[in-house]
This record gives sequence, structure tokens and C-alpha cells, in this order.
Amino acid sequence: MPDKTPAKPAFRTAIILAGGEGKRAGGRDKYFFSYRGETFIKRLIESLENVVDEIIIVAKNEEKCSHFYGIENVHIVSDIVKGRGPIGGLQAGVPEAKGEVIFVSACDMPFLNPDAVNWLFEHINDHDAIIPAWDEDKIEPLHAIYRRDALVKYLKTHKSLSLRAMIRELNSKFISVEEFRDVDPNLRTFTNINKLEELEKLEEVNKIH
Ligand SMILES: Nc1nc2c(ncn2[C@@H]2O[C@H](COP(=O)(O)OP(=O)(O)OP(=O)(O)O)[C@@H](O)[C@H]2O)c(=O)[nH]1
Repeated sequence: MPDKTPAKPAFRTAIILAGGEGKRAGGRDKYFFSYRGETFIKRLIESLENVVDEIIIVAKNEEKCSHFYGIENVHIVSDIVKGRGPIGGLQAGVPEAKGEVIFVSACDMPFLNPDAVNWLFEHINDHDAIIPAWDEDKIEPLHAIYRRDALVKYLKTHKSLSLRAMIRELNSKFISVEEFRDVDPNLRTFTNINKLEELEKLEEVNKIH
């Protein structure tokens, strides 16, 4: 009798990078920006909790994230070396990840769409990474999926702090953002808020609607 049990899907991790200098936000911690009364980081956790098996928040300041301790399947870790940018965040987060496949997320995306994240997980196939792209220049490496083994190997052997250099080195597949319109017609999942003015604009729009 053939075994009809469906293959167990790979364990999935999400890493939320919650560091950075936030210069464009006047030095503020963008993950504590809030929209409709809820912080960006809380919104991200809620968007991800049904899509992944664990969430790792890599914080510049672990203490500031301490109120997320105790949430099931959410772990908080600190940058090992501060000020290294997103790659520095990965250096701390990837070794803690149990998932074979990892969704890497910025912390400043208030409209992350779980269906878009799920779609990415389902399309990584044999690639090391699957990265949404608007065009050749504008890519979304912090709304992308990576294989843990590929990240571990890269981070061990390369010193560059450039995400683009890492993506070039990996067997990366770029996928047009247009592919996401079925699950997110206005592509809001890619909205990221870098400045206070952008946040204020969001809140104004929120008041009107
Ligand atoms: N853990 C960690 N995350 C980082 C670090 N640098 C940037 N990030 C995260 O990576 C994402 C993209 O960062 P950017 O928005 O490009 O940089 P930023 O430093 O946050 O902001 P700017 O200073 O305005 O450029 C954000 O989610 C940041 O929180 C870091 O050193 N450690």
C-alpha cells in the first residue's frame, strides 16, 4: 500500500529584525510605532503567528522587548555585535532558528500579509532564497524567505554586511511583486514606514476611512 500520509511541511521560522538606528525616524524605535492602537511589532507577531512555527525577534535592546517574553513560540534575542545592520541581526537570529526555512522581516511593516508570507514559503522550491522584486533595482530582502543552511554557511564564510552581496552569492530567485496581487491587491504587505511623517500620513488616512 502506498503511504498516503502527506509530507509534514518544513518547520518555519520568522526572524523580525528590530534594531537599526532609525535615523530617518529621528532615532526612534520603529517597531514601537503604532497603527490603530497597536504597535508595529505586535501587528507583525499577529500576522505571523499562524504562518510560522516560531518567531524570533532580534532586538538591539532586548530589555525594551521584554514584554514579549512569555508569548508562546516567540523568542527574543539580542544583536551579538551592535551596529552591523540587518546582517548583524541575522548573525544573532539565524543560529537560534529551528526552521529549515526562515521568513526574514523588517520591523517597520505594519501591513504584513500572512497570505503573502505563506505564498513565499510555498514557492521557495530548491532555491536558497526567494525575494520579491519591484524591478531589477528595487528588491524586498526583508520580506523574503531564506533556507537556514544557506544562511548559516554564508554568514560563517563571508564578512560583508551587504544584504545585496549575500543575495548575489546565494542561489536566489526573484519573484515579481505582481505575483502577490491575488492575495494582497494593493501590495500593502510591502509598505514600510521609515519616517514619522509617513506614520502621521497613515494615521490621517486612517481617520478619513
Ligand atoms: N537586529 C538588528 N536589526 C537591524 C539592524 N540594522 C537594521 N535593522 C533592521 O533592519 C530593517 C531595515 O533597517 P533600515 O530601515 O534600513 O535601517 P534603520 O537603521 O532601521 O533606519 P535608518 O537609520 O533610518 O536607515 C529594520 O527592520 C531594522 O530594524 C541591526 O543592527 N540589528
